Amino acid sequence: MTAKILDGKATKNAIFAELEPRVAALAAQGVTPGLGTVLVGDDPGSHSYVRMKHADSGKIGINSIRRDLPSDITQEKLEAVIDDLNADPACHGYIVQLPLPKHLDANRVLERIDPEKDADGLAPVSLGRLVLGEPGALPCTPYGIVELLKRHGVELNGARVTVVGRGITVGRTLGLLLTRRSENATVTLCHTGTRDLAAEVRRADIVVAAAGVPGIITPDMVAPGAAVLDVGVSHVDGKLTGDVHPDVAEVAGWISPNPGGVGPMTRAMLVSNVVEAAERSIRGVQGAQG
Ligand SMILES: Nc1nc2c(c(=O)[nH]1)N[C@@H](CN(C=O)c1ccc(C(=O)N[C@@H](CCC(=O)O)C(=O)O)cc1)CN2
Repeated sequence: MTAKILDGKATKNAIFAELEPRVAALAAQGVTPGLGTVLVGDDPGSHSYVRMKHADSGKIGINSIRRDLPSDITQEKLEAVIDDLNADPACHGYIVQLPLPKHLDANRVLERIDPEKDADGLAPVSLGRLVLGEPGALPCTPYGIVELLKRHGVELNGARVTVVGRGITVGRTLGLLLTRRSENATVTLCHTGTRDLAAEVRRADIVVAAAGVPGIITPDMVAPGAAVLDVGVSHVDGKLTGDVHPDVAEVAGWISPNPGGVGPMTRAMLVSNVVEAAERSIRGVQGAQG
């Protein structure tokens, strides 16, 4: 068996084609959505992700607002930048690129983001809304994974999903999305304390690998026909290397390439969150006008 491809690039393009008329409708009402990014330091990976986010946004007519800050910035100065973006009417949604340098308290920064402008869905209020089942911005990578699976016809209702990795940007929040009634999957969240990872992966219809350990998911661990998504980002000999061993493609039913799978979907859902925030801002003004 050779797995079918969960094509993140093509799916991102399809999502952009759906967003374009919504951006045009906003323009007709005098609103250009604005995406803000806060980037601290000079990590090449973070710089590249932020560059791609703005390039994507520009393609569908979203304005870019960049705040690139030195790695030795103080917590107070960083929080002042957050306050500025909260107050800037041209910025409809923004993100703080993670990770932040160690001397900064990321949770305090995320807490300060106006929840109505939280384009990443990672601020505590957004996470609380997700837990409570209330509407709000969804975290981009889990949101992208769910869209990628649904748009390729992979059944989530009743599926057994094993997620490897409990970080907030992927694993933990993906568990919250997939166990909503609308997705209705059964999720096992694995981490470094998991006793028998192979057994947990083997019983899954869908495997999401977000451990950051190159090749940790090997073909013998995967049930024939399972969908396998690779979210791992490591660099081995200067080459991007995922968590899924290449031979898994011989066993799986579906596989997401890496690059070209979940990464582009993360960017697509960020743009989608910004368009939603801009639409909400108009409804807010219209509501206030009666
Ligand atoms: N504030 C946030 N920080 C981080 C998040 C996040 O969702 N919000 N997630 C990751 C990184 N990330 C988003 O910022 C991200 C990762 C990968 C890609 C991507 O498109 N990757 C390409 C490959 C790029 C390459 O060749 O290096 C792909 O997979 O095809 C986009 C965004 C951590 N930080």
